[in-house]
Order: sequence, then structure tokens, then C-alpha cells
Amino acid sequence: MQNSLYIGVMSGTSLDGIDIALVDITDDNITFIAGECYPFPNEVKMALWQLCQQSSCTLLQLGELDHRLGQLYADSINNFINKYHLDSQKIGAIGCHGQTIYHSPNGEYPFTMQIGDANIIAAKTGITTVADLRRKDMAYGGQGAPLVPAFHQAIFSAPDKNRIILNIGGISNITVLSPNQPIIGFDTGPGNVLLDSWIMRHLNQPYDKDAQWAKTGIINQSLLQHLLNEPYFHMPYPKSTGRELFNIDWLLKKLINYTPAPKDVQATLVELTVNATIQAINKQLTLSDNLPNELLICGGGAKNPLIIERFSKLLEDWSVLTTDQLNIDSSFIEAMAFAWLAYCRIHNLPSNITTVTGATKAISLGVIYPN
Ligand SMILES: Nc1ncnc2c1ncn2[C@@H]1O[C@H](COP(=O)(O)OP(=O)(O)OP(=O)(O)O)[C@@H](O)[C@H]1O
Ligand SMILES: CC(=O)N[C@H]1[C@@H]2OC[C@@H](O2)[C@@H](O)[C@@H]1O[C@H](C)C(=O)O
Repeated sequence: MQNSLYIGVMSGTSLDGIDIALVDITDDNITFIAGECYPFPNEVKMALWQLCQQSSCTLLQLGELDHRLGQLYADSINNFINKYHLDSQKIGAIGCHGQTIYHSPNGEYPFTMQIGDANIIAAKTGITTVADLRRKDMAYGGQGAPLVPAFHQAIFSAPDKNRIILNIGGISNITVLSPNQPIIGFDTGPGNVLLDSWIMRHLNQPYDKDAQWAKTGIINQSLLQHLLNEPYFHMPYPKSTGRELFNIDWLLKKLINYTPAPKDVQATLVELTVNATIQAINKQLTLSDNLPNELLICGGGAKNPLIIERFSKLLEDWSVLTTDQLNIDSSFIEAMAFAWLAYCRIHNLPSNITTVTGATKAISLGVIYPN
């Protein structure tokens, strides 16, 4: 009998750390078993932050960071295996996203770059590892992102409602599951990336826990409209973005000629995250008529009470929930998705959705690194 346990590993655009999920996957069942988050050591976080912010480094720095992240992923997985007393022989495969350091899907030579050497993961854990999960989609003309919609379809499809899954990580992305309609999914824009950068700049904190600071501010409507004029928000899908566009420099440029108090900027940035998504839902989607609409939120933003409050208020006819309310831990959905992508690759099942990424072919994503 084939092993049905898979490990998924995700470190995302927030640069906060490594999420690991253990998932039991068979042809007709996907069950979350356990999840852990391993924060990055501060110097690794700083090195990644600088690399992503400046988009430049020496080849030596890049090579060493690729190796170091490979080791960090492997050590975190081994800790996870020990903590849950797992037998590595019983793990079908590890699916590791790696760390995106640049994503450029629309240039003359489109590319997406994830680091964290998967050879090291396979060697140190003794488990077959699947990585490089985005580039095959790009080779077929796709955006290489977002990839989670296929997984969302596998676990969240419902015949009797229009369900939108919203992941609010550093960047936000949606998956639209509407009965009898093709699946749509794209990045809506910033999730937490600007919120984190702004509070770091002003209060030297990595994030605004429970929106305590944003709640003291007042939304600046004219700044909000100015931010919402960003052309990315108005581009048709398929589309994907990242820290290359939405970063502190983007925000500082937009703030020229505006002088709100820093706490008001924080409040306005929460509203930007919420409104960019609502604008995308209202202007770019056609949902099946006469069905109830549900917004299902996951990712770190699901822990932000102000974000949830604003969505509930602005989508008053909708049911606004977090995936935790469906008993699926909102912190580990992306990591679960990479376990599932590994399962698909090992079984040679297609795992991209062409209507989402724009690829010309549905294909089994990822490269297998045997141990
Ligand atoms: N209690 C909380 N209050 C407010 N914000 C929170 C809270 N907990 C987490 N967050 C936010 O969530 C972020 C982390 O989200 P997540 O782990 O989904 O990011 P990620 O995996 O890097 O994302 P992605 O790959 O989807 O861009 C933190 O940086 C922080 O901004
Ligand atoms: C290039 C890249 O790493 N993109 C991430 C990022 O983080 C959120 C959003 O932007 C999404 O497009 C994607 O991650 C998830 C896991 C995805 O591919 O679905």
C-alpha cells in the first residue's frame, strides 16, 4: 500500500517563517493532521528582507542563502517529525514551496524564483521532496501563481453556494468556486505586506497584533482612493503579483502630497487590503445567480479582527467566515496545499488550473528530488 501521509512546507511573502503541515491524502480524502510554524532566525529574515527589498545581492550571497534555507527547511521538518513521532519511511513525499525572492510573470522573459535547495531537504530528511512547483506552469505560458486554487477546489467546493476563498498572507489571493462556472483565482494585491512594513517603520514591530494600532487610526478616504488607483487592481485576470510591486517604496511614493498621521495610514492600509478584494469581487466576477455568497478567509489576515470586521460590514449580504469556523486551521491551508501538490506530482496528476494561471496546458507541477 502506498504511503498516504504528505508533508507540506510553505514560507510566504510575509517572510515570517516556515509553516509545516502533515496531511493524510487519498484519492477521495484530504485530512489535516498537524501543523507547526517555525519562525526564521532574525538574521535570515533580515537577509531575505533586504534581498526582496533591494532585488540585488552577490551570487555568493544568493548561493549561500539557497543552501542555508535548504538546511533550515530540512531542520524544521526533522523537528516536526520528531515532535509528532513520525516514521519518515511512512511519508509519501514532502512538497516544499521554497522562498520566493522574485516573481516576474509578465516581462519579455517571464520568470519566478524560489530558493531553498530541495536536494538538501531530501538528503537531510531521507524523504523524497517535490519542489520548483511554479516554473512548469510558466513554461506553458501561465503566471505560475496562484497555485492554491486547485487545492481550494479539492477541499472547499460546495454545490449550493458561491464560495470565495480569500488567503490574506503578505499578498492576498482569491479562489472563486461558483457552481457550473470555470474556476477563477488571482492575486488581489496587498494582504499584510504594507501593514507589516508600515508598523515596522514607525513602531519597530513586525506586525500590528490584532490591529491594535490600526484601530486607533481614522481611514483617510482620499488616500484610499489614490491607493486604489494603482493599475494592478484594474488589470484583468489571470494575474499575480508580489513584493516587487507592493512594498514600502510603493507606499512612500503614493504618500507624496499626503500627510496623514502614521496611525491613520495604518487604518487606511487595512481598508486598502479589504477594498482591493471587494473591488475585484464586484467588478471582475460573475457569480451564479440566486445562490448565497460566502467569503471564507484564511492566512495570517484571518487573525486580524479589524479585517474580518470590515469585510463583514462591507459585504453585508454575504456570509463572512474564517476557515477555522469550518474546522480547517486558517494558518496551515497554504502548507496543506503544498502537501497536496506533492501528492499530485507523485501520482502524476495535473495540478494547475488553466483558467486561473492562464497556462495552455493542465500539467503535474513540480520536480521530484529523490532521497
Ligand atoms: N493576531 C494577528 N493580528 C494581526 N495580524 C496578524 C495576526 N497574526 C498574523 N497576522 C498577520 O499575518 C501575517 C502572516 O501571514 P501568513 O503566515 O499567511 O503569511 P505568508 O505565509 O507569508 O503569506 P503568503 O505566502 O500567502 O503571502 C503576519 O505577517 C501578520 O501581518
Ligand atoms: C510567486 C509567489 O510566491 N506567490 C505567492 C504570494 O503569496 C500569496 C500570493 O502571492 C500567491 O500568488 C502565491 O502563493 C500561493 C501559495 C499560491 O501560489 O497560491
